[in-house]
Amino acid sequence: MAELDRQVHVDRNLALELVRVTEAAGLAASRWMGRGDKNAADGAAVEAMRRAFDTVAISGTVVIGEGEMDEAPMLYIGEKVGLYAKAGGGPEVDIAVDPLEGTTITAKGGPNAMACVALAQRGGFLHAPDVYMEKIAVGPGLPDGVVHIDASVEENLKNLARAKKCEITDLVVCLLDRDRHKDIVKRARAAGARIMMIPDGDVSGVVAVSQADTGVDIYMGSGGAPEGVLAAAALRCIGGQMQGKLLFENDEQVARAREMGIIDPNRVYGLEDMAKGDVMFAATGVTTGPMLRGVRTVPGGAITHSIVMRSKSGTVRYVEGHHNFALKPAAFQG
Ligand SMILES: O=P(O)(O)OC[C@H]1O[C@](O)(COP(=O)(O)O)[C@@H](O)[C@@H]1O
Repeated sequence: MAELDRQVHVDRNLALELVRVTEAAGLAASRWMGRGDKNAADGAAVEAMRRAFDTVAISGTVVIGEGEMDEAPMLYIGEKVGLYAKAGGGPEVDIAVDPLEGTTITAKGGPNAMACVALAQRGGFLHAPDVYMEKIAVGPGLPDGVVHIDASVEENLKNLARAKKCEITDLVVCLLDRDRHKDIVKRARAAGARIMMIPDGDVSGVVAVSQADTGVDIYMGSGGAPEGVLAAAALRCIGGQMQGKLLFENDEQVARAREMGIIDPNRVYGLEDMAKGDVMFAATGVTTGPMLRGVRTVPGGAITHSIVMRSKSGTVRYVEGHHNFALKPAAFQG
């Protein structure tokens, strides 16, 4: 019993530690908001997140990160992070990061950019290669399999409307505003649905299906596969259904994925295939969106707005951080 209590305590602390990590990245990225330099914004977020991880009481391995070791100096796939990474000890966990989800949005001062992190027990995350993933997601409380990634747009909308006891004209489909989605948009509109296009940031696009006040009923279309895993981790915590299918553009990508353990390139991944076991997800808003407020600068500091959630307990916490730069070490000011 004492051991269980101790573990529960450690886990709770870990959830808040994750917020510290996303806050650091969010604060750093926000300094670059609207400056037209997406690489600088991303670099600042990566560096701050990497530094923040050094003080988190885990022995973590990055499995969704900034790229391969030779292409990313920090938070590369396979990098060991956390207080115990070198010394050993501490909970052994896998980490998925997107220090700045929405680099272009941040550079343009647009809405809905955030810093995100997810954590799972070892082996909990799909090791997704950096390719596109076809995604479909709906919110909680619907019959299992109400939509399917291999079904047509029309069929999915019809089944979803029936399950929600509404008309297709009541449904809102969220997707990334991309030419490759023209067909989905045309067919969904012809079926009667309304479309909400987002410029970037499909992690929050997917998560929107599980948040009643966003008005989004279904997410469709392709985006980054790593972002798919992060979105799956979030949905595992707040509920909802999601499927993903990796989209390979050439044989080289298929071969690379095979090296990462992906044998069947046509496999349909469910939520549990992408993020299984006990999972935690945290994000801090960089610019304001439906889920999170962006970083607000105040005299001598800044205010951050974050979300942290855990699949095991289903608890969702919103955290407002008031940061005093006079007292906070420079490294964490962003
Ligand atoms: O812009 P593309 O090539 O359609 O890629 C879509 C992906 O880019 C994003 O919109 C944002 O990515 P960045 O943070 O790298 O700008 C993701 O949310 C999404 O998965």
